Amino acid sequence: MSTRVKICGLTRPEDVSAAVGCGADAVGFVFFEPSPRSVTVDHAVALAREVPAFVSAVGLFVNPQPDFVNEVLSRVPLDLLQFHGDESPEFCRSFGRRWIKAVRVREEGQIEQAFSDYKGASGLLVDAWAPDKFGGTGQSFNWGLIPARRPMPLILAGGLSSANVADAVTRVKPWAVDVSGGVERSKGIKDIQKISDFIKEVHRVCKTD
Ligand SMILES: O=C(O)c1ccccc1NCC(=O)[C@H](O)[C@H](O)COP(=O)(O)O
Repeated sequence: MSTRVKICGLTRPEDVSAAVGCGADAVGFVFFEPSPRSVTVDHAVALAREVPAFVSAVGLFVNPQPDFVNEVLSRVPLDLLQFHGDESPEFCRSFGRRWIKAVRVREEGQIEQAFSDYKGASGLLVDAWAPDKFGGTGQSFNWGLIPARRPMPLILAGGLSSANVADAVTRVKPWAVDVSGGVERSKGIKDIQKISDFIKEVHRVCKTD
């Protein structure tokens, strides 16, 4: 098994290059103003220039206006949209692009329900629930709530770091892992050593699997 790695919440071109250089399969840009990791469209255009062929650029949105998503899509070469709010399946599909839906996991049955509701998604990202945040909480959740049967790729997020990602990959066997806070020095500022350690851990545990 080879688990993919997405590094999310990048705000600096040098962090994008570092993530790519360390072997990230995908990088994420947050288009959600209240987030400390938020980037403007101009900013994202510059970040996307650091993304080479065969690495995916993912745009993350939280309950956006359709016009805003379309504006981003017209300027930033994104490979995937990631919806982190309460977007309906119809809304997620409406841009004619590949998309991922994030679910903030709180209770049993929620992930199974999301698999059924969000048919056509390129993946379901499961993240921690928090009362006051849509994501990027730095918190993990009860992985026991993740079902073994998955009709689409499952992306595990929430509180991952080089210290727990090997355990996460071994126990959950996700298609991909997604990390933000666990590879940061401060909000939005990534730490190259932490990115490198994180990706090495994923590759190490996948080799021994
Ligand atoms: O990063 C944010 O600030 C953010 C704000 C609103 C919605 C989603 C957000 N981030 C999503 C991610 O970066 C990841 O998908 C995921 O939540 C992992 O974050 P972390 O627990 O910090 O590793």
